[in-house]
Amino acid sequence: MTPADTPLSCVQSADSETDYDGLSEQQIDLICQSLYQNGWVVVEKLLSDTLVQQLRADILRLDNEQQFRKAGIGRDQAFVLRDDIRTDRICWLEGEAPVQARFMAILEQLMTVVNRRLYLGMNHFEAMYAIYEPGQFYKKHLDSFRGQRNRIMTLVFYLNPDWNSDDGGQFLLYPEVGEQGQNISDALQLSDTPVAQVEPEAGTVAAFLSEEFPHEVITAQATRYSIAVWFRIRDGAPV
Ligand SMILES: O=C(O)CCC(=O)C(=O)O
Ligand SMILES: [Fe+2]
Repeated sequence: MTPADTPLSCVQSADSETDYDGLSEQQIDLICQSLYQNGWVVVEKLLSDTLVQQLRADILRLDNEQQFRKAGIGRDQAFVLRDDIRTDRICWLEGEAPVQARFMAILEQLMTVVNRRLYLGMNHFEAMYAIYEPGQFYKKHLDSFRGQRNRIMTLVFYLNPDWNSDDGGQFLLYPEVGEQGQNISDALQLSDTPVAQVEPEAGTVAAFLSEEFPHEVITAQATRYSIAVWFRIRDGAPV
């Protein structure tokens, strides 16, 4: 897999049907093709306005109910708060609200097809709401370390209607690390020129191979809402 020859060459726009939640064959095709060729894809207007509005209402409700906690890095015992690396707050989706269940059905559909076409062996996903207040960021990082094969593909869905470029909070995707990804600090210092800069506009999704693409969220100047999803291989499952 090689990085895109031209920056943004795999940014796509796929008009979604307004009142049907599922993805069309055409939308799925273009996602699979770009992932296969480049390892990443950005699609605008993937989710319908209605679904985005309902997900946004759900994130606001959960925040109101104080269900969010400060994000850290690492899992379980290795979890640490690192204000120098990320400062957002997060809440995992459990699928308990009807809109979450509908969103998860789309993820299931996407995971199944991407798996079938790209032979990635993914069998499980986790999804997390994130809120970045003005001044908050997530520095350049990889979502999965090489060889661990726990997070295979990352998808980030944005929930911010009329996002302005002055609002900051852009998502930057850096070139694939390839073999150098064996060493994480080398990998993060590699190229400083992003292959994509994405406005976190409602309906847009960015997807990429978790082990391969360093990325970051630059400091937001307005409150920024998103959902990060990881397609995974469950521990112990055959690859
Ligand atoms: O919100 C984004 O644009 C990316 C978030 C991210 O990189 C993460 O949660 O790991
Ligand atoms: Fe990330």
